[in-house]
Amino acid sequence: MTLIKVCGIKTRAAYDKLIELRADYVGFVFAKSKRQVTAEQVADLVASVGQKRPAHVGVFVNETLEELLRIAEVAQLDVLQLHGEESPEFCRDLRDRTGCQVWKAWGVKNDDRDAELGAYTDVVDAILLDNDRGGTGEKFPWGAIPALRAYTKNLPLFIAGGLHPDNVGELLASHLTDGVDVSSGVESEGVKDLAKIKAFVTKVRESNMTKTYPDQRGRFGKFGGKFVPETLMSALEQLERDYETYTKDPEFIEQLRYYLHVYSGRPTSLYYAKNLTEKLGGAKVYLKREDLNHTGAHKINNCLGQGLLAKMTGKKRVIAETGAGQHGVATATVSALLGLECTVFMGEEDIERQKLNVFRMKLMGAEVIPATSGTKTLKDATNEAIRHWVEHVEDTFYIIGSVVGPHPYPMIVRDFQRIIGDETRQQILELEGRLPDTIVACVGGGSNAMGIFYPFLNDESVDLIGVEASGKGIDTEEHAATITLGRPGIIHGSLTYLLQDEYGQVQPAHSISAGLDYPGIGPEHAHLADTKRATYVPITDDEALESFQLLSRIEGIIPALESSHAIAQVVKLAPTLPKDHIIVVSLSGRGDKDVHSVAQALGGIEV
Ligand SMILES: O=C(O)c1ccccc1NCC(=O)[C@H](O)[C@H](O)COP(=O)(O)O
Repeated sequence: MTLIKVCGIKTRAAYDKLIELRADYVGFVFAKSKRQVTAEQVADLVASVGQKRPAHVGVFVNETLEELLRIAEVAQLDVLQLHGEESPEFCRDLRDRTGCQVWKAWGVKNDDRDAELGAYTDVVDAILLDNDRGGTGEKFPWGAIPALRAYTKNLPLFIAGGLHPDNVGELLASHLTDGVDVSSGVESEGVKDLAKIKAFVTKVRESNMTKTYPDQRGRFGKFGGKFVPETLMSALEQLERDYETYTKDPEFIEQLRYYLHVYSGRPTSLYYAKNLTEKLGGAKVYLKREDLNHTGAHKINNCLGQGLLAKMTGKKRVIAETGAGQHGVATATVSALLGLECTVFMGEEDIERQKLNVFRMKLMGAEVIPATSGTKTLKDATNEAIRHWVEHVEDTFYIIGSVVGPHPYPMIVRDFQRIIGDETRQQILELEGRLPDTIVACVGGGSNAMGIFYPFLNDESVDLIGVEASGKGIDTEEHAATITLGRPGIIHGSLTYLLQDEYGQVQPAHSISAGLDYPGIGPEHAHLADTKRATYVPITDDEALESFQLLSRIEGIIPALESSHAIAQVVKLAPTLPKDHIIVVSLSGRGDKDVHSVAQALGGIEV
């Protein structure tokens, strides 16, 4: 979610508008300017404001340390934004001497001098890129942003300078930014215009899209919702409130960003698969390398988010379900990292198929409880986890691993996974100067697919293709082709497409990939299929196995069996398309965990 700062506030009416719109930051200019205010004026302006106010940012140019300290105190500042020639040493000293965050505003030069920005990364809390000097109403060349990001490393990046309600959408669609800052663009004749402020905030929120779906009942069209026992209702409502609060909390945002970057290794690369492209002889194929994440799959993105939420809401214990073991491993990893007790439910059949992952979970201190009912796979592990949660809801946080389950889980998991699509968007624009024509991702519950699709939902030129596991074939009983062959029904607290027999009993799903054999699918995918915004196609075990070997041989990348389904679809599709067509495939995970099953399936190749 993009943070919003509105700067140059001088009146209580404008300040109150920002409270009403739940802006994240309000800026007061203490530097010489037509918007200049004194500390005492700000103290008066914010008098008798309640707790729920935007954070106060003071804007300064080459101010003395003593005066900064005084103004920060009187005006109740949370952030000091420095637009002058303040040195890194000065910033460090200021940060040490106040309880405030320090942001360095950087007038983009678009030449070698921008490298000097690198010296600030360890001594400030955010970087704000602006035109030459602040408050001018002039843009800097946005094309410079990706290169500047290399200097700002994992620091939050705000974009300012010449933004207004009609161009902020374009910025957010083409560049990864953590926050936007506006002043001139929401003024009329030099005075803050409340209607323009509202239009700006609305535009940013629309561009983030997060609130488009689900609706207030947690529905994506007719799908989704909350079909759970009464005992869980209040826990889900509390989770929804906590999610809203903490995902706006700068401390939460900063910690998540830190762990995603420094611990997990984000951003993951967008790799042009030249050998695969040449072999297929058609469209240009890029791989979004989620396999390069710590723990080897995209699952960690969501676990870091939910794990931090558990920690910040004071829960000491987490539980999770797992199929292929990737989500279990990611949950065990995050639990070890954050000092949480961890229990993972896993089908007995999957425990057998994924011994290596079971060992990894136990090594990191997690307890693994076998699910022995039904087909002893992911569906049954999820049943066990929900049953357990009903009994321990007071002290236990349930980290669901996919965009499934009752509201708000499909929304939460999607939002924590959208980083895949956000990065892809920025990377492809940098590499190709345009959006891809097609995005392909495998779908079990659908979290990597939802993560990469979501930021492109409004780009009608981008085809979205979800790949389901059709196991031994859709004309057999052994498949997991939920959208192709399922009917609406309720599973794990949510209304979605579901494999079921004529009596409405859930049908067992089959796939060679333990991560895809789920008889349901995330409700947002069901909605995307119904509205035809995305298409869903089946790929068999044999086709996935072929692609597993193909990518290993020709690119030196061993894909997870799940991701091999997406590759198999590209193998079919790319040769039919022209060479200037761009396909991005979500390579959701690495295949080391699968080599044992693949060797068995191929008739005992020695590994
Ligand atoms: O607003 C001023 O007059 C000002 C003067 C000196 C330093 C900074 C100043 N403003 C900072 C801001 O208002 C924002 O950080 C940003 O620059 C807004 O830019 P714009 O939307 O182009 O006015």
